[in-house]
Amino acid sequence: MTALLEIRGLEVVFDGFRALDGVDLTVDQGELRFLIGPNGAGKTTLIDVITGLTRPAGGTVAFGGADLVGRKEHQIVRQGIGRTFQTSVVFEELTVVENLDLAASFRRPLRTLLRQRRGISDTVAEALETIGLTALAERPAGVLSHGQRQWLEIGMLIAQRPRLLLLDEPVAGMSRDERERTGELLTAIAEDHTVIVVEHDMEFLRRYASQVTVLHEGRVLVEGGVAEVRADPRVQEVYLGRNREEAA
Ligand SMILES: Nc1ncnc2c1ncn2[C@@H]1O[C@H](COP(=O)(O)OP(=O)(O)OP(=O)(O)O)[C@@H](O)[C@H]1O
Repeated sequence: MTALLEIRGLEVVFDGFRALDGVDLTVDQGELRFLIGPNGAGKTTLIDVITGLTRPAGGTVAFGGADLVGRKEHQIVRQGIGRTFQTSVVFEELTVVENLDLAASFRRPLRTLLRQRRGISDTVAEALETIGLTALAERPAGVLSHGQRQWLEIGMLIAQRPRLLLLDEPVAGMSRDERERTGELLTAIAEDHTVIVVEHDMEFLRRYASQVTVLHEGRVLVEGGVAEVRADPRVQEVYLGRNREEAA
C-alpha cells in the first residue's frame, strides 16, 4: 500500500499549551482509520491542522507527497481533502438533491454547471444512492431527521470526489438504527475512499473499525487493530477506564 497521508512530528501550541506534541500518523490509500482518545486528546486539533484551519508550530503533513502546511483551507479542499464539521453545513430550504448538486459543483466549470442544471449528474446520483436518500431527493433538507442530515453531509463530501474524507463524530446524537446505517455507509464509502473517522462511541468502534489510532495528551498512545487496541492496558487506563467492564 502507498501512504496517502504522512504526518511527522506535528506540534500545535495554544498559549503555551501543547495540544499536539509530536504526532506521527501514516494513513494508506484506501484505509478506514478510526481516531479515538479521551476529551482534549487533540483529535479535533489534528483534523484542523490537516484541513488548514490551525497552523502547526512544527512538523509536516504530506498528502499525496505534497506538503500541506501553510496552505489555505480552500486549497486543501481542492487538493482532495473533505471534512465534516460538528455544525451543519446543509441548506435547509434547498432540496436534498440541490444540496448535493451545489457541493458537487465546486469543481465544475460554469458552462458544465449550466448544462447539467436540467438533470442530475452522475456524481450526484451516485452520492444520493450511496447515502440512501434517493426517495427523499426532492424534499427540502430542513425536513430531514438528524441522522438523514448527517448522511446528506457525508453525501455532500462524496459529491466533491475527495481523496481523503475526515469525519468528526459521525454517529453523535444518532439512534441505534441510525448508527447501524451509518456503519454500513462508512463501510461502503471506504471501499473506494480513504477515510479517517473521529469517534467516541466504543460499541460503534467495536463493530465497524479495523485500524485504530489512540491519541492521548497530544501524542499517539497506541496504534493497531481494534481488538489489540481495546485490549491494551494503556488504552484501558486512559480511555476505557470508565467503561472497563464493557471493554472486557
Ligand atoms: N483554539 C484553542 N485555543 C486554546 N486551546 C485549545 C484550542 N483548541 C483546542 N484547545 C485545547 O487543546 C486540547 C485538545 O483539544 P481538541 O479539541 O483537539 O481535543 P479532542 O480530542 O478533539 O477532544 P473532544 O473529544 O473533547 O472533542 C484541549 O485541551 C483544548 O482545550
